Amino acid sequence: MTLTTALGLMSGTSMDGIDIAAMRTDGESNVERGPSLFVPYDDAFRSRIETALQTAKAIKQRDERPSDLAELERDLTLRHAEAVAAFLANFPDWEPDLIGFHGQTVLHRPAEGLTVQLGDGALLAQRTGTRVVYDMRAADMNAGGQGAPLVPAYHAALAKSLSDSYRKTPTVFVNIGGISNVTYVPAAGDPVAFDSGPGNQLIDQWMQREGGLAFDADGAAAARGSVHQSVVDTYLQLPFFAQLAPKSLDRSDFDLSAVTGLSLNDGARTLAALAAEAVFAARKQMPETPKLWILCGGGRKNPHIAGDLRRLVQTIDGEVLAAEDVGLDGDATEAEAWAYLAVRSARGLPLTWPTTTGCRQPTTGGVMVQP
Ligand SMILES: Nc1ncnc2c1ncn2[C@@H]1O[C@H](COP(=O)(O)OP(=O)(O)OP(=O)(O)O)[C@@H](O)[C@H]1O
Ligand SMILES: CC(=O)N[C@H]1[C@@H]2OC[C@@H](O2)[C@@H](O)[C@@H]1O[C@H](C)C(=O)O
Repeated sequence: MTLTTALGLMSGTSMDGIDIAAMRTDGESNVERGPSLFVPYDDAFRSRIETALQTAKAIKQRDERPSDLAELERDLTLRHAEAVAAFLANFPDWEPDLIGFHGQTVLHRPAEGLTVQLGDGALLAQRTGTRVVYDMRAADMNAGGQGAPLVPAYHAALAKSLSDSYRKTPTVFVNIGGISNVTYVPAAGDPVAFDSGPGNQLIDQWMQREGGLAFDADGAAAARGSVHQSVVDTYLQLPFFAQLAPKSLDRSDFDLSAVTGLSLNDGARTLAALAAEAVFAARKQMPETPKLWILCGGGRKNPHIAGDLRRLVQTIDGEVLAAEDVGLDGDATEAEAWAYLAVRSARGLPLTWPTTTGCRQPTTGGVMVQP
């Protein structure tokens, strides 16, 4: 099977910018990871996306673009085209055959079968001169799935590619982004996956509101604070945590009400503890207790989230490693996943399974547009 060179573009729930990663893959077990690049959004653009999250609440049909959402979608797509150009200026050997384009989720209501990502695939194809696969969540929802998470297909391929010393089963991949999701990879059979709770999103909102900072860099504020366990427990008692998988989250599903009133530092520390406990709680919905937990996503760089999770996992004789410890790039995993999924989509392979999103049968997805 010949390998396809693909770029993956991810603008995640943290709304901090565009992650780009390259790979050559057959969309199955053959994965050659390439370079990656992060292109941050400026504050003004980020706040346009934040406003869009409110505007998008009025959407009833996924192609509606009320108010200035159409303009934002165009600008966001053009920023992605510029990011691809910047990437290829840096890495000219990675001219792609195909681009996997996530876009920006502005609304996700799986109970209503509604998920909306801003991103104009045709415009991106035209600007980059490359085939684009986008809108990868809709087909899963049409097949009765949550429309998220989609990264598990790639996590499963990565788990199988680990060197022997790290190949432990079961392994769980943990993505600590704005929202966290987990992928349990058994020795044989389909991955089991679901969104596990708030990751950095509440910490970021807290730091912005209480400290005027974008996020708690290296957990500096949390280092001066202490955990208010009663607040953590208040969050963990929310119905989401008792709900059985498959399940997925929208950014608006959690808010700061339970932490309001704490000092800046105590709030940052408490929300880091929550991020770790939410991931740890996910083990209750896995077929067996995982042996190895591999951390991806920006939250692995918050030493309190990683440290708390490590302590919790030790109590069940498991091991926590960062993606880098096993030879992966934890900042690029989601963008890599979108490259991998685009190739699977082009080949008509499933992106999701009943065990990852609750779709009725293994389901492919994505819309391909030619330049
Ligand atoms: N050095 C750091 N210290 C602490 N936190 C960090 C650090 N670097 C990144 N983060 C956190 O990681 C976040 C970005 O993570 P990531 O890029 O994985 O999210 P995302 O892909 O947007 O989210 P999602 O996976 O939910 O779509 C930042 O908003 C910040 O909270
Ligand atoms: C609807 C949506 O965009 N969901 C994101 C979000 O961010 C993390 C988590 O919630 C996950 O379900 C998903 O993203 C990853 C990339 C996924 O689909 O696997």
